[in-house]
Amino acid sequence: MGSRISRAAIYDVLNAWQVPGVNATLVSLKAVKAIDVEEGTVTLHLQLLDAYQDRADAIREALAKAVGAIDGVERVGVQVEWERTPQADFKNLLTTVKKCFVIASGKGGVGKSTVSSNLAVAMAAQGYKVGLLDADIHGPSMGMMFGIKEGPDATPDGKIIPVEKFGLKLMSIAFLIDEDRPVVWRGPMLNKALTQFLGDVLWGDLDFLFIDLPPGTGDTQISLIQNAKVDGAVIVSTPQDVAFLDARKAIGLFNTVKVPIVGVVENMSSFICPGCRQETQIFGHGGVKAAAERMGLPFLGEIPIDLAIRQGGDEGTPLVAGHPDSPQTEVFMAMAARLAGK
Ligand SMILES: Nc1ncnc2c1ncn2[C@@H]1O[C@H](COP(=O)(O)OP(=O)(O)OP(=O)(O)O)[C@@H](O)[C@H]1O
Repeated sequence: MGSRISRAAIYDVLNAWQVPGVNATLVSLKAVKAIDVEEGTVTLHLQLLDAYQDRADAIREALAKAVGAIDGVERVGVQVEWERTPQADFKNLLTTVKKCFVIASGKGGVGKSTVSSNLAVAMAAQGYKVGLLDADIHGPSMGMMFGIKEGPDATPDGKIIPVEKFGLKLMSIAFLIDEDRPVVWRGPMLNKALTQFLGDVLWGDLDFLFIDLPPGTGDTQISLIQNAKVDGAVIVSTPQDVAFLDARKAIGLFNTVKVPIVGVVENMSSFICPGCRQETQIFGHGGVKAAAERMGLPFLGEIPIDLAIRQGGDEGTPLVAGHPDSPQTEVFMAMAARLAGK
């Protein structure tokens, strides 16, 4: 006989419930495979990436409580199937890359791509062989920031040759996307496409590969981090409290997947007037540094809001390449030197 328990109510709970330490719900992670309702017993069948295994008990307990509070529910079972991220071919291809760093942020628009591009140019200017991959599927911006108008060449066997500019090797997920027919990628399909894409790029010998991640802390980010065998993460945040709260989620994610945080950057830390060069602290200033120090994380530096940085990004020449004498270039050069020394 049918049960009185409302499936819609269960779904509502799952839709609202945030996975601990991650800015995502089970539904947005596509983790709910089935819901069985029999008399007063609800059994949830979940599929999760093994990166969440350390939270298995917390997830089970919290779900039992939340779903158990629904009318008519007497018992809650939670069955989890752990999914491994495929790491096959990619591992071998990255043997030509000495160190791989991801640049991450808790939310969009904090200047992650701006920091990635200038840091990568600064690193190359110091004589290292550097690659930069724009994996920000939500807003790939490398084409604009580096003034790249044409896609990369491919070898006859389908491998992709990175575009070279300002002494860097560049590749963007945007090169895969047909602008007129944007692909709506979801969960596992997206992860598979990204992994395959990553594995198909011929980077050659690199000292450093930077990956500009999509903002946030969902399973796309986890899958990329695991597949790329990342050596460290750079976290970008603006000084606003809310932005740093989001950044803390990203930091939590890297702790979970055991990737060390090699640097925290405060972007847009103050405004420098292009006319008089006077500095104004629009979003407050120094909060990210203090928080990083409290958390024992290396602080890499502060970048002010600077017109030349924005213009460089829009015009296709990152500040470090176009204004080698700017004080902000010095900041990026110092950050690069610190990262290289790690
Ligand atoms: N320090 C800065 N001074 C002036 N403009 C900046 C600075 N940092 C970023 N910007 C500008 O802010 C906008 C957003 O920056 P950017 O694209 O780097 O952010 P993002 O975090 O990568 O965003 P998303 O990941 O959502 O695409 C860009 O127009 C960029 O030029």
